[in-house]
Parts: sequence; structure tokens; C-alpha cells
Amino acid sequence: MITLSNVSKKFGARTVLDDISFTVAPGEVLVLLGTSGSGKTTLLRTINRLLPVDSGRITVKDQDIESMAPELLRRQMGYVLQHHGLFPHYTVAENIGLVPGLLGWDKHRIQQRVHSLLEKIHLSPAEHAALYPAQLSGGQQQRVGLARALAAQPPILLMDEPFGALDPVTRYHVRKELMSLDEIRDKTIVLVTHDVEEAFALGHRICLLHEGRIQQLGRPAELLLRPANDFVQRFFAAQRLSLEWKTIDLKTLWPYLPAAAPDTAAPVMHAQQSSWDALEFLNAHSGTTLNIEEGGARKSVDSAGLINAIKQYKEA
Ligand SMILES: Nc1ncnc2c1ncn2[C@@H]1O[C@H](COP(=O)(O)OP(=O)(O)OP(=O)(O)O)[C@@H](O)[C@H]1O
Repeated sequence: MITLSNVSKKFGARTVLDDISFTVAPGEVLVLLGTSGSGKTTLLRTINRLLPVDSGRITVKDQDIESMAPELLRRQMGYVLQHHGLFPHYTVAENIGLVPGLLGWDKHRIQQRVHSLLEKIHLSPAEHAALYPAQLSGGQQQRVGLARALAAQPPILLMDEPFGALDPVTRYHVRKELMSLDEIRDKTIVLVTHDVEEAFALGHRICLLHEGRIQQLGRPAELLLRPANDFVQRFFAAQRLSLEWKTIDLKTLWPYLPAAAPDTAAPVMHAQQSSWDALEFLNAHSGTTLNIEEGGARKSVDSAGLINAIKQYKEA
């Protein structure tokens, strides 16, 4: 869907993107992660031609973006910003209906789309459509920012720290709710964050950048368990333990779970869930066991058995 080949960019004498190549598959969520100033936003902005590259090539659906009119390119890409980027003097409905209006949709169709999006993001058309952005909470503004990006149904979403302006609790809830919307599910998404937990929660793959260079690009578990270099290793060091538990699902642990007879009274968790989910459950219900179900088979495990299984998996 999106391919970058040897993309480089300088600001003055400073190289901010250095020979970046990757492909984002249709329906994939690629997270650009890295320290401040590593080039994440610059990279995102080259994809919709808000910034020109010095060398290299970017294609969207196999078409070189340089050969496309910027407006046509941007129609395929919703853009979500940290500070929502809503127009302060437009109402919520006008902000969301902006792009469909530019595309010449008729008024009735725009109104229907705005109402349906407001309902999806859990705002009430009657209560919120006529308000101005300043009359909304930060979380509500961020929802409207996403609705605006989705309005004309672009196949691609570019998201720059979309939850970055929210406090940690609101951030977690808004993120969970918005990223599970049906409308989001089939989008191809490139999302910038500096939040490691967020990258692991949202990314099918993570591209870790440092000083404009890709340090490693791969599935979250690959970066964590097979770091390509010392930088990658150090980057995740502080959160390594909890990330490991979140990254390793119960299916992966299956061979190391004790082959105990299932406790018929114990609650059941499907093996697609993470070992973190199982650990949290067992911690919250001390003394209990949990039945893990995988392809019709069940194994029974307690906290000690789970910790032991992780240990064996990592040693294997
Ligand atoms: N328009 C510009 N002119 C000159 N330098 C710029 C410009 N935009 C960004 N830079 C520089 O390019 C480097 C990369 O910036 P960028 O915003 O892409 O980093 P980032 O990884 O998104 O950082 P952050 O997480 O802090 O937003 C930084 O050193 C920044 O100062």
C-alpha cells in the first residue's frame, strides 16, 4: 500500500531521515517509535507530501507520490494530529464535514455522515454537533479530530501522537475505544508515538528510529526478544518485563504449560490472550487456577505454573 525506498532528508546540514526503506501492507498498523527528534513526524509528513524528500521514492498503491496532485494524494489519507488540529471557528459538524464538502458531497449526505460518525465516537449529534472545539474536553476534541480524518473514508490514516495530549487515564480509554472502531479496522495506518506501551498495544509492526535511521523494524516481539543492536536493547530495557508478558500469548506458551488435568470449575481463557492477561487474572483472584483453551484442548495453570512456563519459553 505504502512503500518508501531509500528516503533521505536534510534540514540545512542536518540529516533527519537517512536512507529509510519500508513497506506498509494494506490493513497494517505500522508504528513509528523513537526518541524525541529521531525524525518520526518528519517521516510521516513526507508520506502525504507535506514535506518533500531530498532523495528516494515513496509510492502509494504503486504510484509515485511525486506524480500525484497533492490534493488527490491527501484525499486517500486521513491525518490525525496530537492537538486535534480542529478549526476553532467551525462547529464540530462543520469540522467533520469539511473534507466531504470539499469533495462536493451534497448537504444531506454530509449531514448523515457527520451524525453517523458522531454516534460512533460516542458524542451525541443533538448535543455536540453545534458546539465549537473549545467547548469540548480534550478527549472529545481528539475524537472529533479522528472523525474528521475518517469522514471521507480514506483507505489510509496517518496519525501523529493522536493521544499524546491526553492525561494517561483518558489516553488509555480513548485509545482503546477509538482504535477498536469498525471504521478503523481495515485502514492502513502509520502512527507516530514515543510511548512504548502504546506502540506495543497498537502496532502490527514497529519501526524504531534513532537519529533519522531505522534501528529495527519488525513485530513487537521481535524487537523485544531479538533486538538488532544495543540501542534497541536499551530502548526497551525499563519496560522489558511487562512488555514480554504482554507480547507472549498463551498459545506460544502452550508447550510449557503444565499438562495438569483441567480444573472443571476454573474460569476459561482463550490461548489467543496474552500471558499478561492470565497473570493479571490470577493475581486478582489469588489461590485460583485458570483453564487455558487452545484448539479444543485445555490446560490448567496457576501463577507459579505460568511464571515457570515463561521462564522455560525464554530459556528454550
Ligand atoms: N521545519 C524544520 N526545519 C528545521 N529542522 C526541523 C524542522 N522540522 C523538524 N526539524 C528537526 O528535525 C529533527 C527531527 O524532527 P521530528 O519532528 O521529525 O522528530 P520527532 O521524532 O517527531 O520528535 P518528537 O517526538 O519530539 O516530536 C529534529 O532535530 C528537529 O529539530
